[in-house]
Amino acid sequence: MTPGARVAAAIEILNTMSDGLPAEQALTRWGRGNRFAGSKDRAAIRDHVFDVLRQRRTAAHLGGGETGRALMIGILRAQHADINGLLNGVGHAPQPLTEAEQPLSVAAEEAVHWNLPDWIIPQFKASLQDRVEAVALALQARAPITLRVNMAKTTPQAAAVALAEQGIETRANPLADTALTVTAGERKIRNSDSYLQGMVELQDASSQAVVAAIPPAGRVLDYCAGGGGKSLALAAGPATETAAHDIDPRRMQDLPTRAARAGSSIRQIETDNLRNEAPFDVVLCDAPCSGSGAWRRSPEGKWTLSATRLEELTQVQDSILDAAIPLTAANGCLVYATCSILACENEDRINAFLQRHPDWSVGFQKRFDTNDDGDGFFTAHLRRN
Ligand SMILES: C[S@@+](CC[C@H](N)C(=O)[O-])C[C@H]1O[C@@H](n2cnc3c(N)ncnc32)[C@H](O)[C@@H]1O
Repeated sequence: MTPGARVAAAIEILNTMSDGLPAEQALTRWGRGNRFAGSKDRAAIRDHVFDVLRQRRTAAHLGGGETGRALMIGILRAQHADINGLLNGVGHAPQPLTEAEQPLSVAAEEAVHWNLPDWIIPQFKASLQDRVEAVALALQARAPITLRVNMAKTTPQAAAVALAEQGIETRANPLADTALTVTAGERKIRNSDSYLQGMVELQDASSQAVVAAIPPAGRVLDYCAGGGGKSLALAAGPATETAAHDIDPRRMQDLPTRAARAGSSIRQIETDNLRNEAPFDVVLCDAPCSGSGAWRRSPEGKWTLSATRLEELTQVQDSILDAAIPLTAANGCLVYATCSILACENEDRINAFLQRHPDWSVGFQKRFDTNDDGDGFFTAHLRRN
């Protein structure tokens, strides 16, 4: 038998085993039906079958299936064998590989390993450079649960002790002084006294760091407040007076309850009243974005985002920044933030803003990669020259 014919025989035997027939019986049955095969042929065929059985998961993965043919292709791939020489369709050899059976390209292997859609990989590489693998893998893990200590009511040390007494273990988080990462007891948080009495709020550490980077200010507007996570952090941190706005006010419906729990006063402003209330010392624009820095929390976003939607988002981001200009005091600070790790939503937006408005310049600017401590984020502080 040719080497290819031996592979064909192994495929046939593996197929007969798919109904649960033990290997020895399958080999014997094949031998009885193919008496022309010599002892060397039988030994080689047996080796193929047992090689597959020893590494079945690898073979199925590399061969793309559980059929005898897929398993043999997979094991030959694992062994770096000459697959095209063995599966050449000559004589009794198996037919050559189909298009679908061709190995994944290096780029496709990368996309599988990183669990990212093909189209976004160039943007990930350009935005993250040598950190792309670490971030892509971090986006596949569960997100940490992080608390923000309400400095208006307690200290991180006191909060950690109180939480531990309620069965919630935490560790300090290097991204923000206010951040405690929960290491055990996360299910107890929402019913704990610490939470119900407003000592702690749930908030990602990078979000906290974005707010902590804002210098102490008087009147602050959270222009894209959403659920108000950053409004609450502003009120407990750099702001002396906090106002919240969202183009969709329903998103802020829980904010009064959350603010009451925190003991904070946050005024909501409707879009039509913004100009009357301006100027603000700080206008925070936590803009709608791809959410790519937090895809481990909402993993669907990774698969539903399209290049067209991403382009639309960048236009919304530009228009939000432009709309914030007249709301920002002459010597005030316009703070841009996204939970995206893509340069097109971050540095590129800041550069485009500076081109449209040469009388402004950027000061503090920071990127946060998605990691064990926090979500991917970006922030930049803009001021008039
Ligand atoms: C990233 S979310 C804000 C998250 C929030 N800051 C937090 O920390 O929980 C972006 C918000 O921007 C709002 N938004 C979208 N377009 C807007 C616009 N043109 N003006 C103001 N808010 C807008 C959305 O309704 C959404 O709630």
